[in-house]
Amino acid sequence: SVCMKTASSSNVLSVIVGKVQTVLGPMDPEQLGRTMTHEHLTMSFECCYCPPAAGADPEPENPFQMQHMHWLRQNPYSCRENLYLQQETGAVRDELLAYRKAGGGTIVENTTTGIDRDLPTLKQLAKDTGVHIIAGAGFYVDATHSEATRKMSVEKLTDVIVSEVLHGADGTDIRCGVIGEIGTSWPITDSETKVLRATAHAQAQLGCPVIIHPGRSPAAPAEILRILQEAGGDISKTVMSHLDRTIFDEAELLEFAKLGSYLEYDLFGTEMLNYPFHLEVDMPSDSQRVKALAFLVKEGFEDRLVISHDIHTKNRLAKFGGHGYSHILRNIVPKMLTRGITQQQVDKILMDNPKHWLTFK
Ligand SMILES: CC(=O)NCCS(=O)(=O)O
Repeated sequence: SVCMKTASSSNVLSVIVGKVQTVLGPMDPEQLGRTMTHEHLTMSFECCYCPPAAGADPEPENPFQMQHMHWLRQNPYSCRENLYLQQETGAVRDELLAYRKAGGGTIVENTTTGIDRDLPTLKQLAKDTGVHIIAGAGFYVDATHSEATRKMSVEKLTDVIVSEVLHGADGTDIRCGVIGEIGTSWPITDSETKVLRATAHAQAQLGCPVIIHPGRSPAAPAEILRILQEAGGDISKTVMSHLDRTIFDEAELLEFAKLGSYLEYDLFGTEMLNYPFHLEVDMPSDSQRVKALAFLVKEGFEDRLVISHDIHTKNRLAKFGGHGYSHILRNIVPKMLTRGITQQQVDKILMDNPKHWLTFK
């Protein structure tokens, strides 16, 4: 039966080489269109609940009201009800239809094991809306690893990830088209190191895209790439997420960019004075994100940039007064064009780079 699985695995793999893999099956990369490389459509972020600061107003209850909007924007992780994106599939469906109308084609859905991936819902959303959805394989940060995950060897973890891509995940036949977001903390834990090595081994077998959630230190992204590279991963097919809250110094950013991964600015739409996961970090504004993109374009990295919103809480949905999945297409692209980024470069960032990253080698 091992032989049969190996034979069927190589058949499946031969079908996806040169293609992208959506929740509805393999697809010609030319069909992707404008792509958000880091979003969530259904997930729970309960793992990252932060109690409100002493003396703060109490958490709002759902249904949220207009008067709660500012509180939620400033304290999104201090309201449990705000962390259950999986309760809002109807609103997400409406948003995906609006995303298509705004010119969007594809969404890479980064929910992995640990934050309640729901592949049947993703498949239904893709069918209902016509948006291409690519699902993520693998594991989120250590705090969400189960005892069973922690006990797995690198080989076992590799098998699990490979199977999620080739055969389907969570007991379904719905296949993931990317590994990640693979979660890491800072410092990187032992269990996360094993998952990173397994990610690299799986990528070496599959020729597939990888996307990483780094811990909150400017040193984290390079350390992650070192682990992946040592284990045989393909850095040129790897996205480093959340750079907007991770590397601020321009010289450090250039040093990191030279390592050759894709560089992702993916918190567009996030406004927050005090970032509770790392109070030393000043969360940038969208204007500062655009400035960072313009800087990297000027420095010659336009082929390596990808962008997204990483929606993972309810308050960021249009239903709750948030910016929604179309914010980049409707508001950020026009701003980019006024800040020295050409239409051709915008098209690279939104279409060509995601296409090259997502295509199986
Ligand atoms: C879902 C997820 O991991 N989002 C990233 C949030 S963070 O504050 O940038 O780490």
